Amino acid sequence: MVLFEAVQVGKTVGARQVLDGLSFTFRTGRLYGIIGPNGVGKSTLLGLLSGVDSPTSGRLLFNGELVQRIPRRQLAKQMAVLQQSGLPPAGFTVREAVEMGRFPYQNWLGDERTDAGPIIDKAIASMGLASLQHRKLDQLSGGERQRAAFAKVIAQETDIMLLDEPTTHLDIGYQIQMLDMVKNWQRERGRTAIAVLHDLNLASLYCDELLVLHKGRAAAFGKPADIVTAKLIEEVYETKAAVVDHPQDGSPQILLVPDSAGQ
Ligand SMILES: Nc1ncnc2c1ncn2[C@@H]1O[C@H](COP(=O)(O)OP(=O)(O)OP(=O)(O)O)[C@@H](O)[C@H]1O
Repeated sequence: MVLFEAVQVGKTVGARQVLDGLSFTFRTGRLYGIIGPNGVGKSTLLGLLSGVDSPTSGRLLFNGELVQRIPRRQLAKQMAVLQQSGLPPAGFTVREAVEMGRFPYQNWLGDERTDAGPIIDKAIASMGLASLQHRKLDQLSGGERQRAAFAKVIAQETDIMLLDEPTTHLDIGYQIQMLDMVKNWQRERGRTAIAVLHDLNLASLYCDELLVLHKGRAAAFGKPADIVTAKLIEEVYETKAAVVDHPQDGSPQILLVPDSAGQ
């Protein structure tokens, strides 16, 4: 089923035309990666998809409706956004942070019609945080904080998750742990995840399809094995690369080739 449809989307930020005639379709039940060089407009696009911002030209449809016409609270019941700093200030406990994932279901007093307790318990348990739930966020390790942020998003009970550079500042162990969590969450019920990723190798390993942004448009869009080539990397990132197959699953993996190599 078509979830998002972008038709000739343009977005001006400040004086710059960041996106310019961008068209693509995202379907349900997949993990998408949005990739491209610094400043190309990846976060800008995520802002449009989440409804935080509107296109300056073209159309962006969510389930056939213009995203900017859908009330924010309604969108928040359908999509969760995992930001790089997705947790409240350090004074809160893990459980309090996870409870904040319920905001789309609460009235202005912060009350919810149904008892969210079991939903919070389940989200905390699914991330293995039960024994840490009363601990303050600033007393957690990086990996535990990351799991707490993910539990908050799980508690939001959406079928779509948007993630902005979820692996930045994580070591390789935590990077894999993070993307495994995303993949499992996505696969579990045929949900949809859309992640801005900088690491092309991780993107190729985990994503069903990649949208490669370049000069305001899609330079390529499709399965990693079909689109990730040395030519594409050179064109988009202006750097030399060799592409090899991953020994385990055959996904394209990039080896960088410095200009000084072999000299
Ligand atoms: N508030 C702003 N005012 C003016 N220009 C902005 C503003 N926010 C972002 N930009 C510009 O918009 C462009 C796109 O930014 P965006 O953050 O979407 O890129 P990105 O691909 O996510 O970058 P990165 O990989 O560095 O995170 C950049 O050129 C940036 O400088």
